[in-house]
Amino acid sequence: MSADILKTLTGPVVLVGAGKMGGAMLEGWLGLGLPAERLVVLEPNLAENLAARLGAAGARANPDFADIPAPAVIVLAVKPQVAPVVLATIRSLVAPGTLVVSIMAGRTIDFIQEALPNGAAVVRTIPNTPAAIGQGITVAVPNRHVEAAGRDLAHALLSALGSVEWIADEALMDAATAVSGSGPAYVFLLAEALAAAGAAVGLPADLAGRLARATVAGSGALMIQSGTDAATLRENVTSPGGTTAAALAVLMDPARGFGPLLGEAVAAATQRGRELGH
Ligand SMILES: NC(=O)C1=CN([C@@H]2O[C@H](COP(=O)(O)OP(=O)(O)OC[C@H]3O[C@@H](n4cnc5c(N)ncnc54)[C@H](O)[C@@H]3O)[C@@H](O)[C@H]2O)C=CC1
Ligand SMILES: O=C(O)[C@@H]1CCC=N1
Repeated sequence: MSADILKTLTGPVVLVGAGKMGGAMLEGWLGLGLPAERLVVLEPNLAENLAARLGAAGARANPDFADIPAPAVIVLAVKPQVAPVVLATIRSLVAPGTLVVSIMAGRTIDFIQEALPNGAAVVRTIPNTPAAIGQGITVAVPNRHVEAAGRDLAHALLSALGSVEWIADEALMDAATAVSGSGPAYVFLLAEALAAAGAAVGLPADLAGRLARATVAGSGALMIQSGTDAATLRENVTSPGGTTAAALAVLMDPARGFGPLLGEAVAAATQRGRELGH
């Protein structure tokens, strides 16, 4: 699907919330060729450097609503907890034909569309933080008012963050959030825990930190570049009776290894996503 659609928009792209994820989207869109004059950012705590960057590019930050023409898209990148207030505020901006894209964890399509004019086209998504370097993955689900053109537009905007997976069943969103939305935190925790474990067996802490960081980063890059499945890559490291096998006997313990522990963690995240939806 082509990003050219971003260069031919008739209305603005309004980004509501330019924090970690919203900021990453902005950079990605400008990189994909979205004309900056099509960009409107609504952000009460706009960082000085971002304000300067937007100003230099020709984008508008926090204009009066009366000065915003009918948006092609409104992207909601605020915390789920402020959704009720934010939706009430931006409701008047939603014109016929405006597509609303949400990246809020947990907030359901029903919740969002109830706060918007009847018939609003809504795409609910969940990205992840590797989006900041264009290597994220976003899961997206449309409501029944989203037509092919709206889906193409959402796809082009989300492609700035990395790859996009469309699903038809919104019930899968909380589980997807628990796997790919929150998942980078699990991987970073792995790097932290590996560094601490290295220090515990006698490595200087700074060296252990560098070894752990490079190991997690290199393994991720190998997985992407080789295209080989994770189980085969793991087996490639594991000599029979060797050091890795000794570690994996602990990590793959069916009762207290990674599998059951991560299972519990992902179930907890899925449940929290459900709670955030209400
Ligand atoms: N950080 C992550 O890994 C992921 C976050 N998300 C979702 O992305 C959304 C944003 O998360 P982050 O970027 O991490 O949070 P953040 O706190 O960095 O950004 C939220 C931004 O919203 C702004 N904001 C607050 N009230 C506002 C209002 N009334 N109007 C406009 N802007 C307002 C805040 O000033 C802040 O800059 C959340 O809903 C979260 O569930 C989804 C996937 C991954
Ligand atoms: O922790 C959260 O709620 C958000 C959603 C996925 C990643 N961060």
